Amino acid sequence: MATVISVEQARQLDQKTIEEVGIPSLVLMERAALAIYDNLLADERFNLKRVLVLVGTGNNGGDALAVARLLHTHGFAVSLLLVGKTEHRSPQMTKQLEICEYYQIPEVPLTVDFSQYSTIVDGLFGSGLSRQVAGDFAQVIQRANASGSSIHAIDIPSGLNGDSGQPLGATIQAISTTTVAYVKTGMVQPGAARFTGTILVADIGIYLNDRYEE
Ligand SMILES: NC(=O)C1=CN([C@@H]2O[C@H](COP(=O)(O)OP(=O)(O)OC[C@H]3O[C@@H](n4cnc5c(N)ncnc54)[C@H](O)[C@@H]3O)[C@@H](O)[C@H]2O)[C@@H](O)CC1
Ligand SMILES: [K+]
Repeated sequence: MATVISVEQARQLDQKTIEEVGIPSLVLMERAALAIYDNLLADERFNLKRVLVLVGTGNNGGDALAVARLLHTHGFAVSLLLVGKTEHRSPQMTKQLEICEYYQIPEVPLTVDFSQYSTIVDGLFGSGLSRQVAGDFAQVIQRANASGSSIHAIDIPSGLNGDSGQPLGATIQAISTTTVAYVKTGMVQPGAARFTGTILVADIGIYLNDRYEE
């Protein structure tokens, strides 16, 4: 059985890998994005004709922007929907957004018609979800779920409590989730599969015991 960790362990492992081991945050993000990109291409349930990428303010949003850039540079039609306040953006998310701006990846407003997209990539929240989902975030999640598009979640479906497996308000219903490093406890609780869909684990160089183990 796959190793399962708590959200706090995930945060600590990210921090340890960056600060003690010394792998830069943007390198981890690039590895996560490459794994997500490969998973999207490998699953025929995802039609990548028109892709909408939902981008939050944290590093989950940074992963999403890196995925958007990989799709764009490989010829797929990608649009970005940025949700949340500019002043909340993390440094890595800001850097990834600058790269997307270099490539002129289009941004769309909150009012966009979601049903025109064949695939939606969810990068609103991952292990940083800290409270009930409300406002624009809740509205975007509800509209994504209702769009009929196939949704792929990054790390944890946005809105799902990664420890309890309970929705914290509006929660993304993905057909698959690429989770970073290890599966989070909540994702394998009864009822969580409705939100996670198929779970794929991305090895990005973050290890519990300083070694890769299944
Ligand atoms: N470089 C790194 O540190 C790595 C980060 N990773 C990714 O980064 C994620 C964690 O990133 P973060 O710690 O930045 O956290 P998140 O990106 O999950 O979210 C944090 C942001 O969301 C806000 N927020 C939390 N709950 C909210 C709510 N209910 N309503 C509105 N805003 C809310 C916070 O204030 C913060 O701005 C992981 O899930 C993973 O996807 C991975 O790429 C691994 C490496
Ligand atoms: K997510």
